[in-house]
Amino acid sequence: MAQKRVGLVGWRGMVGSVLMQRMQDEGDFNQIEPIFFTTSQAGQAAPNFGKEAPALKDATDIEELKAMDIIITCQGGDYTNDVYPKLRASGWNGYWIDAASSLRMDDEAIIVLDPVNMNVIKDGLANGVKTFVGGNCTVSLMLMGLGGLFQNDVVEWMTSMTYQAASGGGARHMKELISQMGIIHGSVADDIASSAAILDIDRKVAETIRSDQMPLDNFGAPLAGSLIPWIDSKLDNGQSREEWKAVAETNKILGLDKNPIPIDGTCVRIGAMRCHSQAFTIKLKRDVPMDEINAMIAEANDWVKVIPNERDITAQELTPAKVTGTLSVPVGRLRKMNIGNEYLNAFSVGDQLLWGAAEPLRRMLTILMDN
Ligand SMILES: NC(=O)C1=CN([C@@H]2O[C@H](COP(=O)(O)OP(=O)(O)OC[C@H]3O[C@@H](n4cnc5c(N)ncnc54)[C@H](OP(=O)(O)O)[C@@H]3O)[C@@H](O)[C@H]2O)C=CC1
Ligand SMILES: N[C@@H](CC(=O)OP(=O)(O)O)C(=O)O
Repeated sequence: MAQKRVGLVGWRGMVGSVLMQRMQDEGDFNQIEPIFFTTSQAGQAAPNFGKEAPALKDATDIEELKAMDIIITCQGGDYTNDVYPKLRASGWNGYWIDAASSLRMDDEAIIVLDPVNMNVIKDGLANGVKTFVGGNCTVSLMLMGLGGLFQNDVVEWMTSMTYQAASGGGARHMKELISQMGIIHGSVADDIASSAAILDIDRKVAETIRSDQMPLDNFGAPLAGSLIPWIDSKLDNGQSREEWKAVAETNKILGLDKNPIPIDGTCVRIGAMRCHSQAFTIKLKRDVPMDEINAMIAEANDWVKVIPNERDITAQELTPAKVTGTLSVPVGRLRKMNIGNEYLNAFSVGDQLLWGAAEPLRRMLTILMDN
């Protein structure tokens, strides 16, 4: 049988590069006929991820895109908004798999996170759904960590306070964070070497952070040595869009749109590279014993890992430093809060470029291969 023609758009961007790496690692290119598209380099040689492919095609050429059975794009929302309606209007009925948020809340689209919502995906496929979108990174990582609590229907409401990495803004943001760190260190390197008084060092650091030496083009404010308690645009109710996604996308992924679970919180950018962390307050529907909670969380999927609520193992295992570049989603700091036995505290960490972006898309492609 002929292999499916899969159009790859956005493959050289940050999310796309992680996706290509994962597809190579898992041998996915053996299952498909890859055709690479570009918005800026049409005609140049295609990359070779272990499989020959024709020269790069123009990612805005509807006729070329129409020849694909499946298109997977990590190019971004502007591209999706421009090309997707034209492509569907042209009569194309192939599968569209997208990393961008543009189509997530459309009725015709399913947000994919198969370890959590395989039933929703399977129902959608059976009903002819052709558009599949990866979820917001904090939402996907939260559900990979706490999915067992939702599966067991013990969550009444939840708040999530996030600690989001620079990579959520893109490659330039990651570079800016590192530059800021370097400038701060450079401003006091000699003082540290000469064992200067700490308050003198601290004063110089604060002056540097506030100075115009700091590159701010991408974040608009210092991140190194600081934080930014706002991500994405403002909504009328005072939430940031990132905060709104938690309730909107979680309930859509779980298929709970008619009876949504209330979720809210504050999304904060911190100086981690590519792992998003989150602190949760979870109001349980009943006083579930801790051993049952641990089991619900641990048994939900192959990637979640319960970390005992002990200081040393938490500092080793429940950190961006440990988790970055892996598919592991540790969940720890699990304890009943002293405000009541129905209030659960939890903390999770996950790589926002893997389960937060590329991996759900890659897995959706493999589901289509097996379909
Ligand atoms: N960053 C994130 O954490 C997440 C992002 N997303 C979605 O994915 C989209 C893409 O994000 P991201 O991967 O960060 O975007 P990037 O900016 O890294 O890449 C987007 C595109 O920029 C073009 N480009 C121009 N110059 C370069 C260069 N020097 N190196 C690589 N690519 C270049 C490429 O397109 P071309 O080859 O056509 O020139 C590339 O596909 C986002 O807009 C968002 O919708 C989703 C989840 C998380
Ligand atoms: N907004 C996320 C990254 C992202 O791209 O999210 P979304 O896929 O929902 O646009 C962050 O900044 O950390």
